[in-house]
Amino acid sequence: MSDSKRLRIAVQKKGRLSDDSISLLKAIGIKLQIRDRLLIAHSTNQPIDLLLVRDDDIPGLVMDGVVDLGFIGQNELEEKMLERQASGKPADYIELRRLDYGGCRLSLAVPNEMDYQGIQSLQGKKVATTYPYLLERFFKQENINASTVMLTGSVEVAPRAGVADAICDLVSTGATLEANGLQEADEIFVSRAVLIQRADKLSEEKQALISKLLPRMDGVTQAKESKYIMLHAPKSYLEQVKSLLPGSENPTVLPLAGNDDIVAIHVVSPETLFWETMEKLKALGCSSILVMPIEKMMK
Ligand SMILES: Nc1ncnc2c1ncn2[C@@H]1O[C@H](COP(=O)(O)OP(=O)(O)OP(=O)(O)O)[C@@H](O)[C@H]1O
Ligand SMILES: O=P(O)(O)OC[C@H]1O[C@H](OP(=O)(O)OP(=O)(O)O)[C@H](O)[C@@H]1O
Ligand SMILES: [Mg+2]
Repeated sequence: MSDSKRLRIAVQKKGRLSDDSISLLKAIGIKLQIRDRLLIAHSTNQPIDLLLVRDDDIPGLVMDGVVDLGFIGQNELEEKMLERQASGKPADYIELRRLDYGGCRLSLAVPNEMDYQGIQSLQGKKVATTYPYLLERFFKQENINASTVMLTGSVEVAPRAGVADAICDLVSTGATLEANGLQEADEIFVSRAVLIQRADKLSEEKQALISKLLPRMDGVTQAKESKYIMLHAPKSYLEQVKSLLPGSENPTVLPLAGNDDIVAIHVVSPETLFWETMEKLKALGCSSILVMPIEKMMK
């Protein structure tokens, strides 16, 4: 990391955010060769270096200006911000983009056999968590006098092990809670992955590179959410067909060789076409309905 002219981006080395973050960087045209045991990966076609670290370290690296950008879950970011504010360390950053992955929630959960009657049931109880600052902020807002037990892993087993009465941990499908005989009691923070930038001014070159990469990132996200739809439709039902297709105010309508009654319709839809809509189109006499993914998009 000797060349400070290169943009430094921190990414989780191994975990829930790694693959999506690295795929996004590759999708916006950054060529990377990531080798398993190395902490640093240099891009071969852009002045960019990746720092592959534990996600816990990413907020601090950005807030201390060690890296320029970081991909991080809002849960971890907010927790570290509160922790750093409490100890008087710099805690500023700029949020550049909210991303479409890493969606989860930080929730309180209690053993199935506990008679949970709302948050008051936790009065005077012990709660195990990896996020003590977020949890304590929540308890303060709710006027709950409970103690937090900090655990960096295996939080779900704390009640069974007699370490705590309840837990506060990340939930997505709820399968982990279920497997541990716990029920979700209250949601305290909703999170997804974000891209953040250090708060102090960057060089013009670095800022220009970021300004070039962000629209590409938006293009990738939009393309992921959009579909290219093609179908054959009876000319007489054109209006009804258009009203069924999401985002098709101005579709491309093309004649079909040798058939005056049918046209081909092409449309970029901001959402996928559901089976129900395809069945309605079919019922109107449409055929050859194709729904295709879009790789890149620039409006
Ligand atoms: N079940 C989930 N579904 C979706 N996103 C999740 C889920 N669990 C966690 N996340 C998000 O991914 C982030 C990283 O989760 P992961 O479990 O990989 O972290 P970790 O065990 O702390 O990894 P590290 O070794 O880097 O510290 C979380 O902080 C959260 O933002
Ligand atoms: O509600 P669920 O879909 O079950 O997801 C929740 C689990 O996912 C995360 O852990 P992960 O699986 O990433 O493993 P880790 O505990 O080793 O970080 C999180 O810490 C929960 O334990
Ligand atoms: Mg971590």
